[in-house]
Amino acid sequence: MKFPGQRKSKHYFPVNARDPLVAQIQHDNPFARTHLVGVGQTIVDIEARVDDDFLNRHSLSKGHSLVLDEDKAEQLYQELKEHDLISHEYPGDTIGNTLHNYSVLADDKSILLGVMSQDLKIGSYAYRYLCNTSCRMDLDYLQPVDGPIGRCYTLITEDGERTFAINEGQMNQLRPESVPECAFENASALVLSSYLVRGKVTDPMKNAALKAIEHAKKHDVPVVLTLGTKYVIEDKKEWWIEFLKEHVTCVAMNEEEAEALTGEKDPLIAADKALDWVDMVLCTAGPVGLYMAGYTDDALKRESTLPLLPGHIPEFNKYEFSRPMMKTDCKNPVRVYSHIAPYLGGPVEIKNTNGAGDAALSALLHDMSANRYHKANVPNSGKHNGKFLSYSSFSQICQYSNRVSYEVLTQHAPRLSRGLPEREDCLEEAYWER
Ligand SMILES: Nc1ncnc2c1ncn2[C@@H]1O[C@H](COP(=O)(O)OP(=O)(O)OP(=O)(O)O)[C@@H](O)[C@H]1O
Ligand SMILES: O=c1[nH]cnc2c1ncn2[C@@H]1O[C@H](CO)[C@@H](O)[C@H]1O
Repeated sequence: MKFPGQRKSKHYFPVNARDPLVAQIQHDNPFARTHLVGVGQTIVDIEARVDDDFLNRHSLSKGHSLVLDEDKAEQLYQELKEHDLISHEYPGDTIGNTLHNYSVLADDKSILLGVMSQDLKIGSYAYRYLCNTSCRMDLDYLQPVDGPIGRCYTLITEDGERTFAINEGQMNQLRPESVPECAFENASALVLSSYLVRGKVTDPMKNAALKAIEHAKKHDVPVVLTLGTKYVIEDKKEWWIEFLKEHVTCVAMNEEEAEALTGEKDPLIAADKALDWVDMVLCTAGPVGLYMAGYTDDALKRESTLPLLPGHIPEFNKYEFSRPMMKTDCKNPVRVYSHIAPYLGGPVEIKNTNGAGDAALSALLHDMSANRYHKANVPNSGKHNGKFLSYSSFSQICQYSNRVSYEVLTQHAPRLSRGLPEREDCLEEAYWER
């Protein structure tokens, strides 16, 4: 496990073989390991630049992710091919992207639960998916299926907006019995997306996701949910609120999804409202940067030394140097919020915003894993004087998440093609310099 803040000494991960005391512990007890587990829909993103007319002709609503009937999907594909509009093909799926990025950042294991074509032809979409996925991602538990994986036509219009049209193939055929309990032992988190429950009633995927939640709860693994697009939420807002209350520790969303869920346009107020249902919130807001919200115990809260920010909650970032805890683990829970503007003000040239939100979430998950890893290996450390959800503070996680999103914005693919520079300047120092 690489530590999230390893790039400079202040947050250098203290589980280090060079320290003789740690080396001795390591000799007696080999390091306990952890990993991230996710339930995904194996999909390849097929990216094309189209005009509004194209979207209208195929009855697609802009910004939405829509599942098409097989014949309609085929028609759309033929038109893209005929006019030579396809520019890139990448492995996709919001969960696949998150697990891949996690494995690249942490240089450590993630487990993908999903489907894979059993008769794999070289050059097929399934083949492309496997070839371009981190070798740290454990694909051994994938359920073989007879047929293709999903394809996600990622249609980019001139205004930069992206619309997803899905040919689902076999992506929703994961069965609950293909979700093994052993994948959850020592896992640092289970990550799911709201897309998993929008298949046909006969699809087994929803029950597979519920099975994963059942295993996660049994093994005390936090459940993290990322909210697809706003349309998936709008359709059944009350259902999602109950789902969050019952199952979810941390919700990740962008400001549109946050509004669909809470009715609040302001991401800070929306994040605050979501804290009525979950313990921790990551809310990305495009060019405005991102927000985090959560709980910490009153006795463990830490004041920020950064400028206090105005907002609908005045000086909302006052305790952003605190570390997140589950509400039930706090004697006197206090709500904590943090915000960060885009790293370096955003890239000079944005190549593609697709996957920027997934990237932010993978950084948060990396920090949560680092905490579990550290706690398992150095349980008496002062870092664990409370039952924290992450290794770093709200403020530090915001910076890290934004830094990782920035990396995705500067490249074409939705997944990180490489890790962050090893010897990067301290984020706090580098943040506003270009
Ligand atoms: N136009 C932009 N300028 C600067 N930074 C941006 C811009 N768009 C996105 N970002 C950065 O990327 C992060 C995530 O972006 P965004 O809110 O667009 O995610 P998203 O809509 O969930 O993306 P996706 O669903 O494609 O993964 C933001 O918090 C911000 O740091
Ligand atoms: O229905 C879906 N299920 C799973 N992933 C999806 C779906 N629609 C779009 N994306 C994925 O979202 C990523 C960007 O966040 C894209 O890479 C795309 O593959």
